[in-house]
Order: sequence, then C-alpha cells, then structure tokens
Amino acid sequence: MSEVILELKNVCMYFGGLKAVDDVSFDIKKGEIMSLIGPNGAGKTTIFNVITGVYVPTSGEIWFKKVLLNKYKPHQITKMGIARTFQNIRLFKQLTVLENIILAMHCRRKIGVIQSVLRLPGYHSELKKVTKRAEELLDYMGLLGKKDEKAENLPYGEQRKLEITRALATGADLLLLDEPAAGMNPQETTNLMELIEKIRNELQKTIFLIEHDMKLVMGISDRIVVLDYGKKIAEGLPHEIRNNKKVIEAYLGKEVANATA
Ligand SMILES: Nc1ncnc2c1ncn2[C@@H]1O[C@H](COP(=O)(O)OP(=O)(O)OP(=O)(O)O)[C@@H](O)[C@H]1O
Repeated sequence: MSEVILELKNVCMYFGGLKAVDDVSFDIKKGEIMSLIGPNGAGKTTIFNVITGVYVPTSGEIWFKKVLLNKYKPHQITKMGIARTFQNIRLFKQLTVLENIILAMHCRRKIGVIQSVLRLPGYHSELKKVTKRAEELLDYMGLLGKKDEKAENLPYGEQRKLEITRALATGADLLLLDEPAAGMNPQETTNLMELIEKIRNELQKTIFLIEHDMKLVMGISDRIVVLDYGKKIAEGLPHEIRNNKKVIEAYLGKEVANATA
C-alpha cells in the first residue's frame, strides 16, 4: 500500500448556517488519481478551497505530507507542493504561453525580486535556466509550438492544457483539477484523459479532480469520493460507485433509483 499524501479528518466548512462541507474524511495515496463528484452545490469546490488555504476550515484537520495545513496561506501551500486549476480558466490572457509558465515557476526560482528589478548578476543566467525548463515542460505537454502565442488566442482545449502545465510548473506533487473537461468536446476529453494518466504515470504526480463528465471519472479514477449536501455519501472503486444506491439516488432522484432496483 503506497503512502498517504493528503488526508482530510472530519473537515467542516460552514458559511453562517450553511454546512457546505460537513464532517468529511478521506485520504489520497501518493500516485493515485482520485475523483470528487456530486450534484451541483454539494461542496466539491469548497473542499478544494479548504485544501488550498482559500478558507480555513470551521473544524477538522487537513494533513499534507504529514504537515497540518489548516492555518497556511494559499501561496505557502503552493510552495509545499499543491497546485490547482480552476473551473473558470484563470490564465494571464494577455501574456504568451511561455510567459504564463515562467510566472508559474516563480515560486521555485532562486532569483529575488530585487535581483530581478535591478537585473543584478545571476538574473540572466537564472532567467535562461527557467526559460529552458519552461520550454521543456511545454514540449512535454505538446504546447511548445504555441509558446509565443497569447494565451487568449489558444483554442479552449489548449487553454485548459496550459492551465495544467502551469500547475505542473510550480513543481507540485499533488494537482487539484477543477472540472478539467468542462466545455470540451468528446475528442478533447479523450485526449485529456490520456494526458492526465501520462502525468500520473510518467511524472509520478498525484491527481485529485472534480468532474461532472462520468466517462472521464469512471475511465481514469483509481477511487472516487461522492458528496451530497456537504456530506460524504460514498467512497470506493469506480464500479462500486456506479452501482451504489445512495449515489444513484443523489444523482437521479429516489424514484428512478427505486424503479431500477
Ligand atoms: N464563500 C461562500 N459563502 C457562502 N456560501 C458559499 C460560499 N462558497 C460556497 N458556498 C455555498 O456552499 C455550497 C457548496 O458550494 P460548492 O461551490 O462547494 O459546490 P460544488 O459541489 O463545487 O458545486 P458545483 O458543482 O455547482 O460547482 C453551495 O450551497 C454554495 O452556495
């Protein structure tokens, strides 16, 4: 059994009286592809937000590589090795593809702000190194040919790919992908599935994703966690989740579940 990289213990996140996340516990093993699914408003994005430090959980604990994350700020959590993409693509649209990657690498750069502004010795050699690394990463992701294009001019599927490349560029071990297939056509979704598996298999990354596309979820997940109204209602292998009565009820309504039982 491989080691646990992320663990949520009895995590709650309340907004006033609304229990967006209610006593949720699960763990993710190193190298796993884990999916988080559930109806709209189930609390999926809120889980990502408490893991990445956007919100401090109301109660419970979040452990990453044996460090308690609860009180860390988002930029500190990125440095520790968790990177994320967003439901609505967040790129620097006016900057080039290459510049987007170089900026994402800044948290690992040895060069300080003063050195950058004053162009002190070390700046040029460091920039050269970072540019080379960014180009290698773009090549790996099949985007090198687009490096000088403005991010906003890329087709939608490639913008999503660029977001994932940016997450990788931070050097993270754990990638949180929020609806990576949203807005993609079936061919783009199939390509994305292959890419996510390649990143896990070849780069040994751990992937935690939120997704509504069941073909993607069932096709690539090692395990799946299901939320409904902030509570975890199921956790297991894809075939277990597909046949889980509570999950079918949450998605399709009790009547349909009873009719198909
Ligand atoms: N900052 C906030 N303040 C108040 N309520 C919030 C806040 N963020 C989320 N919520 C509420 O918490 C609940 C869970 O929202 P969340 O966005 O986590 O759901 P989700 O499962 O990601 O939904 P979707 O699939 O539609 O993206 C919703 O009722 C939402 O309105």
